[in-house]
Amino acid sequence: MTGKDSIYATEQEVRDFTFDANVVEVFPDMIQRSVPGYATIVSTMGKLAGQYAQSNSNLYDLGCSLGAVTLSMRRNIDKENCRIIAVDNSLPMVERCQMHLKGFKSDVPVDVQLGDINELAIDNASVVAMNFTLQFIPQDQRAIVLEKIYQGLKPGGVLLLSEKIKGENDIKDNLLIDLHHDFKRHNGYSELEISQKRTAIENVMRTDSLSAHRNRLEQIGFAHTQVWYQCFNFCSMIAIK
Ligand SMILES: Nc1ncnc2c1ncn2[C@@H]1O[C@H](C[S@+](CC[C@H]([NH3+])C(=O)[O-])CC(=O)[O-])[C@@H](O)[C@H]1O
Ligand SMILES: O=C(O)C(=O)Cc1ccccc1
Repeated sequence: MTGKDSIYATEQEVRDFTFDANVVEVFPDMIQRSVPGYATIVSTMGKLAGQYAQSNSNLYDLGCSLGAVTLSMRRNIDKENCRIIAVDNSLPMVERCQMHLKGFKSDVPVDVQLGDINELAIDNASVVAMNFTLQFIPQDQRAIVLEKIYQGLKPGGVLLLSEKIKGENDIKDNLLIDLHHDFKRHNGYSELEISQKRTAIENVMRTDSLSAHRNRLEQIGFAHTQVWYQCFNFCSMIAIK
């Protein structure tokens, strides 16, 4: 069983956030209480994957954590000979993900792999999902990863990309941050938890603005990018090759 997230409830010397065994233990509660619309985003990514999956192709879930998007995609695939490749570089996440997926039956095969997205080969892909993962990749490596995804996508293939975003200027950014912190407060996080978590993620999770995301995707060659979800500073988009 997973538990309630109280990782930052006590005052501590805050270290950089990592996806270690303690985080894995409380991850479903943490993400549900921290990301507005998480359940809607996961289920809609599954629907979109069902719509864009092509027969005889691969679907990727990059930074799969416990496999929420993999499960959602798998439920919606009705094309023949599809395979899901779910990748994460946290060993405790991958171990728990494998256990979790065994609890559900499906005809669609899933490979859960421990590995770094930077080193992963992507080929014959109809769908690549990154649900709040690109934000953990250093900013100067993001274009390289996205370029590799673009090259690995089949014509008509899609990238499903969810990200925490930065407001377009300081005034707009602070407005979105305040609304998000209110959301966390409403979900039971204390001021101490909110502020210590903010410190923990500030060096490891750098956000880009929506315009930066859009420009980069366009530059790489994606034909269409559409935001289909935004609440505060959390957004999800689809980019079509
Ligand atoms: N370079 C990398 N290579 C592989 N994995 C990575 C890398 N960097 C980070 N990760 C992994 O990306 C995941 C990000 S969480 C994704 C939620 C999930 N998609 C969900 O729909 O529940 C988002 C969040 O917690 O905000 C973690 O499991 C990391 O180990
Ligand atoms: O918790 C936060 O403040 C976030 O921005 C989202 C988040 C969720 C899970 C891990 C890291 C960041």
